[in-house]
Amino acid sequence: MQIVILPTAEDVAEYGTQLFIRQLTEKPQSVLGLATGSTPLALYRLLISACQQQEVSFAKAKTFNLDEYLGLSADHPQSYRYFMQQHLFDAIDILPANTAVPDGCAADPVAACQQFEQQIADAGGIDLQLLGLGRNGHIGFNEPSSGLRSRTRIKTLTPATIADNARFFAPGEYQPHLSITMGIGTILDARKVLLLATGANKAGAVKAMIEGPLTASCPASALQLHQQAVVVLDEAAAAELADIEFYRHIERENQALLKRLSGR
Ligand SMILES: N[C@@H]1[C@@H](O)[C@H](O)[C@@H](COP(=O)(O)O)O[C@@H]1O
Repeated sequence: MQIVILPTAEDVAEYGTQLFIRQLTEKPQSVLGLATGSTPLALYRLLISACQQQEVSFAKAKTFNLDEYLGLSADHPQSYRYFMQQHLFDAIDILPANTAVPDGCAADPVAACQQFEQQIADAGGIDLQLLGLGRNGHIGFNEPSSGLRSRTRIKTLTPATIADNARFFAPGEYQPHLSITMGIGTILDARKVLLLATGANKAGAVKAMIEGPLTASCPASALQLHQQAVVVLDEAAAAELADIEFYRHIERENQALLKRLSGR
């Protein structure tokens, strides 16, 4: 796990944006795994402006989103499909047919989960998967106790996650308690994983993910098994890490090595 600690949330978004731009420059037909929530919003804004300035193109890319609320249709303002259209897809040059978000209104949601896995496989697998982090350590909607090798399936949300996401729903509005989410195994199959976490309210989950044991109680700790996982944190999210100075030291060494290798 590469741990990058940066001063602010803006720096985190900028760092993530550069990784996406590099990925798409090296492989324009990349398969990208995308996330919702407030954390990736700044990154999406930067990608939109990079696309508008023709620094990057999504014309050949394909995307797969992590998750969707079960029972919300694509045109529901709280659905993750709606979120993605509003905050990214409608403003970049991606082909609508190349964007996949699990179908929250599928007639047969169990079959839809299997089809989603098949679609990812048919696309050649995910090259770069973006993740946020729930306060309880969830990734996608893989709540604590999720199987560490799970695949795309229906998951029940914890009361804590429902409460955290209630801010997006109007008072009294129906808020789903079920979701369709890529599994932890699906996420671990991505060739590269980029997890962003910002703000003091993520510090406990960040500590459990990086320094806690590998455990289904903290689904994000499964990233300890990944060969190319990059975790990018702002100072507030990194604040509870016991070995923070060591992680800063490794990253300085990484950067120095990269400079030497590139002959700069
Ligand atoms: N399913 C999403 C996750 O993919 C996201 O990472 C998490 C954190 O959201 P935020 O970035 O708003 O803190 O929220 C939701 O539960």
